[in-house]
Amino acid sequence: MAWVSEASAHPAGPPHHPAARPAPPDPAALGRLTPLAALRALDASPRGLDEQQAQLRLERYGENTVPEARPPGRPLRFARSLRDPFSVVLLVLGLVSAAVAAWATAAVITVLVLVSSVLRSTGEHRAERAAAGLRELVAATATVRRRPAPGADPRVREIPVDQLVPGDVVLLAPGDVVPADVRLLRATGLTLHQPALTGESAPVARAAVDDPPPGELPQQPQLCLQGGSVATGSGTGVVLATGADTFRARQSRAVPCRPAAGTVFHRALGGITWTLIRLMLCAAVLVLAAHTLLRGPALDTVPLAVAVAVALTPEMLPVVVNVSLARGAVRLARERSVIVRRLPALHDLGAMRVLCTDKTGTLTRDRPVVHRALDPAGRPAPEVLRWAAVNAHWTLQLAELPAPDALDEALLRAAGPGRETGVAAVPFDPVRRRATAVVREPEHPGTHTVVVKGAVEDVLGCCSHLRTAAGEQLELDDAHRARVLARAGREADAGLRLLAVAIARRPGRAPTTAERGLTLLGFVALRDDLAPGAGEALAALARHGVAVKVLTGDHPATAARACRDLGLDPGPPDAVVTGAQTDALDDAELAELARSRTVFARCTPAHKARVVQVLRAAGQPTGFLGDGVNDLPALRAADVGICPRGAAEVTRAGADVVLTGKDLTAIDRALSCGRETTRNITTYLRVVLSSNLGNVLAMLVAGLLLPFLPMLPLQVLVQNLCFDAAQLAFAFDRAGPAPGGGPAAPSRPAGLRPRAFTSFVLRFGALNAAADLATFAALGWLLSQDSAAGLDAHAVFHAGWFTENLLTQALVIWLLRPGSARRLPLPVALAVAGLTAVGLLLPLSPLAGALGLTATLPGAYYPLLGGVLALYAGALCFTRARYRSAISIL
Ligand SMILES: Nc1ncnc2c1ncn2[C@@H]1O[C@H](COP(=O)(O)OP(=O)(O)OP(=O)(O)O)[C@@H](O)[C@H]1O
Repeated sequence: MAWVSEASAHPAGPPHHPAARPAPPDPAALGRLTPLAALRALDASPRGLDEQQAQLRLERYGENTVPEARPPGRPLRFARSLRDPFSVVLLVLGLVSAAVAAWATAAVITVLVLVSSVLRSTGEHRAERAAAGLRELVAATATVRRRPAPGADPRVREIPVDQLVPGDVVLLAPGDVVPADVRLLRATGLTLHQPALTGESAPVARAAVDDPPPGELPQQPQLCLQGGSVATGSGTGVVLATGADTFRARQSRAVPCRPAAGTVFHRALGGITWTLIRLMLCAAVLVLAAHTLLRGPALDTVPLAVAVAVALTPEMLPVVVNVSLARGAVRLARERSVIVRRLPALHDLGAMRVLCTDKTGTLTRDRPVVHRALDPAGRPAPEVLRWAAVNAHWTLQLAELPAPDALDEALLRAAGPGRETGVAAVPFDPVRRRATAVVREPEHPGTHTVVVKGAVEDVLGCCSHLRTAAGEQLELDDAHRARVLARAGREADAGLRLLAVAIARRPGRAPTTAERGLTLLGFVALRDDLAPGAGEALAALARHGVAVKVLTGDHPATAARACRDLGLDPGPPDAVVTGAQTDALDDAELAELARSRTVFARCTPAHKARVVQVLRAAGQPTGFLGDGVNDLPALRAADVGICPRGAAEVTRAGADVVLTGKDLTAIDRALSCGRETTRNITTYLRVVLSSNLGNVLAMLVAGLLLPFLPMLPLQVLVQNLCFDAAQLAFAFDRAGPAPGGGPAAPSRPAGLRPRAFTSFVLRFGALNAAADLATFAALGWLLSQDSAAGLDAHAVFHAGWFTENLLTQALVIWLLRPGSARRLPLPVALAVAGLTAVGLLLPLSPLAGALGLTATLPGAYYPLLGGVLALYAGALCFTRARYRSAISIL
């Protein structure tokens, strides 16, 4: 009985209504059937479904949407933001205040937590929507075989992945993400990466076996499960299950991705968060201890200690981080054709110190053109090209690859397939670095011919003889080998890509793909132009302090020549490191070598990933830029994985950043945007922390000198609320050109660095405390004058300090942000004006009484305050000028 049939595809209710959705096919049971039985059960055919059938099934089973974890709704997001370390600490402080009946303090803390959580969850929701929108721009497709009408011939075409239905026949090729759960009908040399399904990082072999062994579904060799990706080879299979019915959806496993806590961004943010939490708890204990020592234990110091701790908390940090990253990503997509698929990658991009890149398809166009064909002695030999084309044609046909790779395409353009008939093939893969076809030649009945083409060293390793131009067959001794390699080196020195071609005629009916005892025929040399903008992009990266390393599977001399042509110095010929050389080194030795060398050639995917890993482990934030399937492991190993437009689908799916523009210079612009975003976040942190630390220091000193609380807890918290609102402006800040016409974004890698922060915050915090203490002195002097008689000294002191605090905060926002202090962007100008207005007017407003402030400050206070502020502004400008470089790279 067919498990899927169009007769039953018209249930009584509306076809797409969930209640009418029939029981989905069970991939576990279907997958164990033979190919024929599976096709029959699915009412499908190897010729593919017709379009009408496919449409009915789409209505019946719904879209094949990738079952990623549904984004949480607003209430859940809100609840999660309460779990943020800052919110937890604030809530605990609120409880402490409530326990000592400091209700006003507890209420303000609750408002603070609620406001920051609402802002954070809304910001996250928007950021998630922006990121989802960006991901859709790089949506994936699948290659299917379908018939336009029931009797028509099948056609192979690309369809959006979400349109795939059970029974569809899909073609899989290197670089494809497996789009649904598929039962193989045929496969050639097929291996899959499926770490999310089995946890194994090495590719696993797949074949269209009739009688599968028992075992878990991900281990079954005849199944390609959704979420895997094709490493090598090709296959054709029938879709067993789509969307929510796939194995992965049933298991609710997430897509493989870098663990969030492991990225540069999360490490830095985590470090800063915990440093700050320690700092605020210490400050609270210090205030409590100082006041208890001076005045004996008193419950009313608890709210003050709590308020001090709250004041030190940058509770808007998650809000500023989310909004800055989301805005940066949207701007990059709109203005620069760069899609950021994982928002924190924007920070990691700005922090990147080393960019590893592959060569072919990234620095070069990967549109090779056959330049010439040579025999082993370097004489023209058109026959070599013909055999290379035979190999390309039959590997393509027999392995059922949906499209030839660029080298095969170039060979097929340059020479026709010939009169041979193919019988078996092993397609190219980047570890073996060769492709093999077995053909029958009409003029040699009773034999079959093995034709191998690939990287020179690898093909030579399979050869025992070479053929001269005169058709002579010579044994390949060491001297010949050395001469052949030297000839290949000379061709590669000219920047040409090389394929060696070898054949062997074997008697007997049964074909074998064994690559031994071959005869080397010669080489095909291909020219591959440099990618547009690649030279400029590399120069810009160097200017911005990013070291570039080229990791390629190609010949060392071809790679070195391409680098020279791009203006990147590869060093002397022996400075190019080969993958095989890296095998002999331990991680520390390789890290040392990787630091000083620029080009790594003849790298397998695993070699590329290892170089990236050791650089990261040595403390260098490392990016990887690559376009091919062989780049995927390195892309995943890097802090930030980048791919150019035209990259293989699986590479796009695994990349954090996709360059959709036509040239590579977009990477430099993305880098600048990443640095600018990081700078906004760090500006927020340093402004908040330096002024808050200054306030706390001043409060400690004043607490020791004054017989009353220098500022009431409620006043501290209200001030904090005003600061928070103003500091949100940093999420919307754009620095613009630096004074003197410098670049808007930092010219060196910019990251969140806890150490640099500490020194900055201490320096500017001390300045802020000095301004506060000068204000205390002024207030103390004014209150000691006769004219101040009758004034409420406490309220005057509190109001004077309240005003000064908000005004110094406005000054810090104005003067400590990077970029010109003369031209403020609107959000920053509004924040500065708002703080100034609240600082001057709140003590005069009806709210003043409720906050314990007074409207009647001595008239002489304002000129004195003006003097303090002028001195403070001067000191800020002076210190900022001295530490300009520290400011720009923080
Ligand atoms: N289709 C193919 N058939 C046979 N040999 C190939 C084929 N494609 C590439 N090769 C050989 O294998 C070598 C390595 O190829 P691989 O795809 O790993 O790297 P690449 O494309 O040269 O460089 P990059 O790593 O920069 O993308 C090539 O230099 C070439 O000699």
